[in-house]
Amino acid sequence: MQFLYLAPVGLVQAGIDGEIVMINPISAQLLMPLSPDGSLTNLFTALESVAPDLRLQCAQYPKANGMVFEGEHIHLRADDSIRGTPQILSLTLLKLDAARVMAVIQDVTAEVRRERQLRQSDAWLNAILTRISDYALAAVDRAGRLCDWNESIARVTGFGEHIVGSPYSIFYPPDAMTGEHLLDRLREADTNGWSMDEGLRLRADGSQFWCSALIAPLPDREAFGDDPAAPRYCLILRDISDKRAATEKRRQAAFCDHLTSLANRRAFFEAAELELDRAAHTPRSLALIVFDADHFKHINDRYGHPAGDRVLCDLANVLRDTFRAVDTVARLGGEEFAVLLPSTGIEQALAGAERLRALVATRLVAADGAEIAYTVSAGVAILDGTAGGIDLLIKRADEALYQAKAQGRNRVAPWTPELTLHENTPQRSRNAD
Ligand SMILES: Nc1nc2c(ncn2[C@@H]2O[C@H](COP(=O)(O)OP(=O)(O)OP(=O)(O)O)[C@@H](O)[C@H]2O)c(=O)[nH]1
Repeated sequence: MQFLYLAPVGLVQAGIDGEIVMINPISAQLLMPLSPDGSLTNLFTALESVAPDLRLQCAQYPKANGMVFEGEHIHLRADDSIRGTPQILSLTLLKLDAARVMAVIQDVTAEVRRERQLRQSDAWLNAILTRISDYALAAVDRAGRLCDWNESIARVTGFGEHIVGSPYSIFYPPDAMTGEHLLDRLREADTNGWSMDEGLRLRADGSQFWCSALIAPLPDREAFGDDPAAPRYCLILRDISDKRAATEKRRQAAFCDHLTSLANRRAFFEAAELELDRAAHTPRSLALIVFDADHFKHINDRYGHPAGDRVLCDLANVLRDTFRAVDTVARLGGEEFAVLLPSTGIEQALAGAERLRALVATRLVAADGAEIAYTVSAGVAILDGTAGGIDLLIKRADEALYQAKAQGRNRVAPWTPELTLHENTPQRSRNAD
C-alpha cells in the first residue's frame, strides 16, 4: 500500500470492469483533468475521451493474466494540452487475474519531445553529412582527437574509420602544425566562440587541397562531465579549392614577395603578431633567424643585377626546403630574409640556421655562363616572454647577425646579452610596411 503511494509513476488498481480500487496521487493528478464528470471512480471512463478502446482491449485479452499492452502513448486532446500540462501519457495495462487489472501511467511529454528533437537533429545532420559534398564534419575531444568518423569525412578527405582517436592535425600536411598549435586552436575557439584557419590540407592519398577549417565548441558539452574522450568541439572542413583559385592572385599580391614568392614583410609581421598573441596565452619560446647574403653588392657588381636576383631566388628555395611548414619564411627586403620558428628553443634554431648556412655554401647558381657561389650569415634570437614583442626579437637577431658579419661572414651567431651592451650595433628600422 505504501509502495503504491510512494511510487514515482502513476499506479491504479481496478476491477476488470475498470472500477477503481486503489489509486496513487500521481495517477489522480494525471487522470483528473481527463475525467468527464470530475470524479475518478472508473479507469476506463476516465480515459474514454482519449483511449476509447481500453475497455474492449481488456475484455478481449485472451489469457487469465499478463500484459494487455505496454507503454502505449496516449495523446491528449488539444484542449487538454495547455503548455506545461501533460500532453502525452504512457499507459501500461496488466491483467492481474480474472477480476483485477493494474495500470501504470506516466507523463512522457518531455521525453517524447526530446526524442522528436533528437530525431530531427539527426535528420538534419544526416542531410548535411550525405548531401553537402564539399564539407566534412567531425567531433573533436578536448585533446584535439577525432571522436568519430562519417561519410562526409570520407568524401572530402578520403580517410577511413581508423582516424578515430587521431589528432585532427591528421588533415594537415606534415610539419604544418605542432601539438601546441593544435591546442591553440581549441583555446581560441573557447575564448572567441570559434577558430578559423585556411590553408593546404591533406587527403588520405597524400594529395593536398585548399581548405578552410572552422572549430567551434559544442553546446551542452558539460553534460559529458570529465570524460576525456567525449566530444567537445565541432570541426568543419570545407574544400574551397575553387574559391581559392579566384582569390589566389589577390592574396599573392598582398602577402607574397614578387621576386621569390616567399612571404613578404606584411605577411611576416602578421604571422609574428599571431604567434606572440598565442605565446601570451600559453608561454612558449619563439625563435627568429635573420639571414643576410654576404658581399651581395659584389655579386651584383660582378655578375649584374639579374644574376643577383637569381641568387636571391636560389636562397629563397633553399630556405623554403629547409624549414618546416609551420615556420614563417619571409623576405624582409633586399638580400635579407627572416624565419620565425614557433615553439622553438635557441639550440634547435641555431641548428636550423647552421643547416641552411652549410647548404648554401655548397650551391652554385648558373647565370649567363657563370656559376655563382655565395654564402649567408645568420643571427639567431629567441623570445621567452612576450615583453618587448617582435621589435625586440628582431633587434636581438639583428645584433647577432651583425656579430656574425663582424666575425668574418658565412657563419651563424646567437644573440647574447653582451651584444646589446655593445652600443656599436647598427639600428635598422623594422616596422611593417
Ligand atoms: N639583385 C638584387 N640586388 C639587390 C636587391 N635588393 C637589394 N640588392 C642589393 O643588395 C646589396 C646589399 O649591399 P650591402 O648592404 O652593402 O651588403 P653586402 O654587399 O651584402 O655586404 P654584407 O651584408 O656586409 O656582407 C646592394 O647592392 C643592393 O643594391 C634585389 O632585389 N636584387
